[in-house]
Amino acid sequence: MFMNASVIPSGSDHIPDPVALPFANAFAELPPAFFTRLQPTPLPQPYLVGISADAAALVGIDPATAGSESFIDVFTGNVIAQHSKPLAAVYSGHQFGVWAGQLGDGRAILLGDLPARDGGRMEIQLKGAGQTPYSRMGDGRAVLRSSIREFLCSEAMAGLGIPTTRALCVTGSDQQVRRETLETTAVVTRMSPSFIRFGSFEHWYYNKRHDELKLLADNVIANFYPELSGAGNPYRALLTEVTRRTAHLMAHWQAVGFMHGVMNTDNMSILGLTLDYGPFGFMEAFDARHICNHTDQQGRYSYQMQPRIGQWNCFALGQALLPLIDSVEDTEAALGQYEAEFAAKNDELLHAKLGLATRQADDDKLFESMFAILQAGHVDFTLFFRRLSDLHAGDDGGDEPLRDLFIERASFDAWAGQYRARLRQENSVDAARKLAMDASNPKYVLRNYLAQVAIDKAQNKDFSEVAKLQEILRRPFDEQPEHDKYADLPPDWASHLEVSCSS
Ligand SMILES: Nc1ncnc2c1ncn2[C@@H]1O[C@H](COP(=O)(O)OP(=O)(O)OP(=O)(O)O)[C@@H](O)[C@H]1O
Ligand SMILES: [Mg+2]
Repeated sequence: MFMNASVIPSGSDHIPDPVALPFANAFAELPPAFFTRLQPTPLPQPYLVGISADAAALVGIDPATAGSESFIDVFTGNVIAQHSKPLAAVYSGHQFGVWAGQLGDGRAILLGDLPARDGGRMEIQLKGAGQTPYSRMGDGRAVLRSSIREFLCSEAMAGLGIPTTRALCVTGSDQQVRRETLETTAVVTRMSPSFIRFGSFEHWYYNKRHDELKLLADNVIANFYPELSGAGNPYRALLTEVTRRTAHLMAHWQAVGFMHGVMNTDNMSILGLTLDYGPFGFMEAFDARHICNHTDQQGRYSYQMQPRIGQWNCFALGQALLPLIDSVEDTEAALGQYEAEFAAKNDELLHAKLGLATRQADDDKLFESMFAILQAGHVDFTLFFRRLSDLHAGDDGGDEPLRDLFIERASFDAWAGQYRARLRQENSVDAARKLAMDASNPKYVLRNYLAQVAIDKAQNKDFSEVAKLQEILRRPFDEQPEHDKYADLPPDWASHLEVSCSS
């Protein structure tokens, strides 16, 4: 099934054989204490499960080379590219609110970074590429199930316009590992300008190694926030910017009903990207207390908690940066803007979701009463917002499919009345407002059951559903009428699906 390792003509648009890719490694400019150089453990007889042409384009890789033996070898870690010197990084973190001590890349291996289309660089990291000194009790592997979920959701989030790490491809193997049951293994080839986490900073802070802490902060500022290097206190500026990005990321998650599931500080990106797709989920029947991670019995990472936990995590980062910022007041000031930044972004996104271009005094009340009827009726989050754009402002037309989502019609009618009255203050034309709203409210999200169907097929070596979902989810705001059923309510069997940390 493999094509010959194809050599695409070199030039600005094409990169030759993956073995010759111009890997460098900005992270490895840090001293050896930050990482361990090592080789990935080869994945036995790997096969390509999925590839993202969009992600490939970010680093100028021609997806036509994707089926080649050379591509699979390099991007599963079975062959080390000429210029790549792989490594695993150390980090620590707070897990479920408790200091967990040293963690680190226990199954992720960084191949290096490549020049990116946007003029920056993209790190290429293999998740599930074998044991490292940071594996603790783990086997260093990832299973096909969780790897497909990470692959699909990374690319789906990019389609939604939400900051995220990317996934170039996922490769599988018949090799088995034990989780709750025996499962086959896989590697997700991830891409991000950096995989540095809040926990990377906490690591040096809690080990009282402030020299290393400073080196890490300087590396991050130089490589990813060069505009902050001239600030009076660049570390305070860094905390300010990361806090702002994190607050905005939380608002984006809330706006599409995305639940991360494991918001430990070791899963918080220093670039404000969504990082580590484990037991995530998209809100279906609305319940603000919904917990997507079956392992999270206390609901620390429930939907309604995410903005507060994002803030808690920024405080953990602030604590770690305190020796560099060298002022409690400055640290508090940097962190202090979290709530206002979250509120402003949340407000902006909610207005867009409801097709409101202006701000009115009672808008918060309208949002509150909307979430109250969604909660009371456990209404499907994605369908509600998508259908909302059909409502006419002037009469009671266009609300049938939307109204059908509610068992309690009277409460919907009461709210729809308020919403229509509010729309009439806008002077917007129904058709134009619908277009704008449909660009904010996705028709398609990665519902758990959709991922599960693709996984079940892939476990039988049929990867067509992975490709199909990926194709639909890269354009989640487009109607795509031929795929209407992918926007439907989940089937009854899906109510039994549970997603845990096991991956
Ligand atoms: N199968 C495994 N083998 C070795 N280490 C593991 C394994 N699963 C998880 N770990 C390690 O446990 C810690 C917490 O795991 P967590 O699930 O947050 O991360 P992850 O999903 O492995 O990776 P990432 O955060 O890079 O996406 C990390 O140090 C991780 O490397
Ligand atoms: Mg993690």
